[in-house]
Amino acid sequence: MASEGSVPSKAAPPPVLYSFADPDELSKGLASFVLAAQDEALKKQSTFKLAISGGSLPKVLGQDLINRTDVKWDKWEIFFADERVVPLDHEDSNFLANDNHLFSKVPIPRENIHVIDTSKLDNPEEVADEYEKQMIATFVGSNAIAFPRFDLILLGIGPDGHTCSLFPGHELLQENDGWVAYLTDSPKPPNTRITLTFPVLNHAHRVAFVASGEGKQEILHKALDQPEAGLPCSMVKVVSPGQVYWFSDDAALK
Ligand SMILES: O=C(O)[C@H](O)[C@@H](O)[C@H](O)[C@H](O)COP(=O)(O)O
Repeated sequence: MASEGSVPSKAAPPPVLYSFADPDELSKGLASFVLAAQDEALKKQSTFKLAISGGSLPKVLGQDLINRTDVKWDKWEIFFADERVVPLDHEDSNFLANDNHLFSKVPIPRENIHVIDTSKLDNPEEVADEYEKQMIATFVGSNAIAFPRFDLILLGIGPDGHTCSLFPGHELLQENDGWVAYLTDSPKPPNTRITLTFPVLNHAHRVAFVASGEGKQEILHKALDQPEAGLPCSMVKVVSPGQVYWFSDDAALK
C-alpha cells in the first residue's frame, strides 16, 4: 500500500499562474485559494498542514485572510518553510513577521504553530534537527514515510531566484535526504537559517509562490519564461498529483 510519503511516479505538471490587478486583489485571491486548500484537506483528514515563508509574504497573506469567517483556525498546523535562527521576538524572525500580520489576529492555537527551539540558537544544526523532529511527530503516523506531504506551502521569491532559504549555487540545492537543513552562509541576511529541502517542497500537494510589485518583474519573467535556467524557484517541481501555482499582480507581470 502506498504511504503518504511514497515517491509519486508521474512527472511534474506545468505551473498555474493567477494574476490580479493589484496587491489588494492578490490578497483576496490568495485567501480564497488557501481556504479552498483548507477545505479539501479537511475532507480527508483532521488537520490542514501548511508551511509559510517570511519576507513580504506574511503581510499579503494576512491582509484578507484575517477577516474571513470560514477559516477553521483550530485545525491549522503551521510550520515555517524557512526560518532565520534568531530569537522569536527578533525583527528578523519569520515567526514574528507572521505573528504580526496573521497569528496574533486570529484564534490559531499557539501549540499548532511550530517554532524553532530558541534554546539551541548557537547550534543551527541542532535547531534544524529539532525542527525536523517536530515535523516527524506531526506527519508520521503508523506508516514510515520518506517525505512529509504538506497540504500547502506558501513561498516568496528573491531577486536572485531563491526561495525558502535555497540560494543559487548553494550546496543545499543538492540536498536530497533530509527534511530540514541549515545554512550559515545565506547571501541574504541574517546568514544563519534553517530551510525545508527540495524533496519536501516537491512532495507537497500544492506549492504557491507569491510575487507582487514592480521589484519582482525581472525575476518573475525569468522564472516563468526560462524554467530551464535552473533558478532555485524553478527547481520546485511538485510531483503529480501536486501542483505549483504562482500568484502575481499587474505590477510584477508588466
Ligand atoms: O526568510 C526569508 O528570507 C524568506 O523566506 C525568503 O525566501 C523570502 O521569501 C524571499 O527572499 C522573498 O522575500 P521578499 O518577499 O521580502 O522579497
